[in-house]
Amino acid sequence: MPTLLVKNARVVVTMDDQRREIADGAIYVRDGVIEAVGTTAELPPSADDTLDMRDQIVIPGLVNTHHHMYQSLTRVIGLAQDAELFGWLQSLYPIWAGLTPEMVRTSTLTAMAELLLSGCTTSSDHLYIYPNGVKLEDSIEAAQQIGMRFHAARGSMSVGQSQGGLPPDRVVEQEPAILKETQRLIERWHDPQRHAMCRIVVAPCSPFSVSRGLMRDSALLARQYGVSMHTHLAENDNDIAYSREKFGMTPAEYAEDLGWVGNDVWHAHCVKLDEPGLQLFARTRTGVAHCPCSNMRLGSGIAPVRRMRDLGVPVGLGVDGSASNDGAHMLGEVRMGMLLQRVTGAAMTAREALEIATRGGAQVLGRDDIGVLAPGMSADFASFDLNHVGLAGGQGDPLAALVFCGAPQVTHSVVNGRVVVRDGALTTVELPQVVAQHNRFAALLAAGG
Ligand SMILES: Nc1nc2[nH]c(O)nc2c(=O)[nH]1
Repeated sequence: MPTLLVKNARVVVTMDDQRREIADGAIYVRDGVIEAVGTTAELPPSADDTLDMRDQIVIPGLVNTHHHMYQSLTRVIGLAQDAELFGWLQSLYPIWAGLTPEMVRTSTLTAMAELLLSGCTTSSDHLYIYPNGVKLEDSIEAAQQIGMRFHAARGSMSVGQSQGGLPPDRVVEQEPAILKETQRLIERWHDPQRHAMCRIVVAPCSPFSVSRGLMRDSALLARQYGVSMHTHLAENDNDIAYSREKFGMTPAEYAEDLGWVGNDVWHAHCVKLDEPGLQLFARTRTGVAHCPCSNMRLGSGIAPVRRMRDLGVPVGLGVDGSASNDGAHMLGEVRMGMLLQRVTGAAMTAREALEIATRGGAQVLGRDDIGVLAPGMSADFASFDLNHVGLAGGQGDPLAALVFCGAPQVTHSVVNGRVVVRDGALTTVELPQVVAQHNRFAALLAAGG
C-alpha cells in the first residue's frame, strides 16, 4: 500500500470541523486515503514518496460543481461575446452541432488540466449535447487519463424549436433513447463507494430544452439507482419568463412539482430564485452550484448566496462552461464568489468563500469523503507557492492572501493520493500537445466542422 508524506508546509488549511489551520503542517497518506494530519514533527518522518512543501500553503482540493467542458472549444466566439443567455445559446448551438468524440475527449483534457492547475481535484461536467456519435465515455476516459475525480453528468435536450424549445431540432434527442443510454451509463460507470473516482449524474439540461415528462422520468431513474440529479434553474429573467409562460409556475414551483428537490439534487445558477424558492431549497436541502463569473459574463445577475447560506441551502461553486466564463481558474472563481457578494452589500469572508468551494461542493455533490483534510478522507489537496509575486506582501495571512490577491497556479495537486501536478507540471498528460490539438479542433469547429 503506497504511502505519501507532505511535510514542512507553511500552513495546512484543513477545513475540518474545527477549521484548523496548522503551521508547519504535514499530511500522511496511505493507499489514497489520509491517515494523519498534524505538524511535521508529529507525523512519520518518511514515506514511499515525499513532497517538501516549504513556503507553500496546502488546501483541500477544490470541488467544481458545474462545468460544460466541451465549451472550452468555443471561447470568445464573436456573436456570443456580448449576448445574454438565450441569444448566447442560440448562436452557439449550431457550432456545438459539429462536435465529435475526439473533440469532446481533447476539450475535457484541456478543461481538466486548467482545473487541476488551479487547485481543483474533483469536477462535475454537464455534457448535454450528443452529435456525431459523441458519448459520455469520451469525457469519462479523459478524466481517467488525466487523473481527476469526476462526476459525469449525462445531460440531455429533447424539446427543439418546433416544439417551443430553444435549441434547433437537429441537436435534440428522443426521450426513450436518452433514458436508455443514461441507465446504461449508470450500470457501467457509477461507483457509489467512498473514494469513488467516477460517479454518474442524471442531468436533463434546462426548462427550455427538456419536457416535463423527461424531467419526471429522469428523477425516477436517478432515484431507482440512488444517483444524483442536476440541471439549470432560474438563471436569468428570460428563464423565469419562460417558466411562467410555459408552465404557469416559478422555477422553484416547477422543480418541486417534478420531484426535483432533495439532498440528491443540485441546480446550477439559481440567480433568480425567489424567497419561497430559497425557503423550499433550505427545507429540502436542495443544492445550488453558484457560478459567479458566468453570471457576470452573461449579465444574468447576482445569486443570493448570502441568503442561501444563512438559510442553510447547500451551496457549491462552479466555473461553468468556458464559453460563458471564459476561464476555468477555480481559485480565481473563489475570489469572484467572495467579491460578487460584496457588491450587493452582503458579507463574505475569504474563509467562507473557500469553504463554499471545498466543504460546500462536497455536500452539493453528495460526498462525505472530500473537501476536508482529516483522517479517513480522500487524499485530495493542492499547494501554492507563497513566494509567488502576486502574493508578495500578503504573508501575514496566507489563506486570505490566496483568495484576495488573484490566484497563482498550483505547485502540486494530489488526487486520491496520486501526484497529478508536481512542481507545477502535469504528470499524466503532455499539456502542450493537448493544447495544440485543442486549438486545431476549435478552429475546425468554428469553421463549421
Ligand atoms: N450558463 C449556461 N446556461 C445554460 N442553460 C442551458 O440550457 N445551457 C446552458 C449553458 O451551456 N450554460
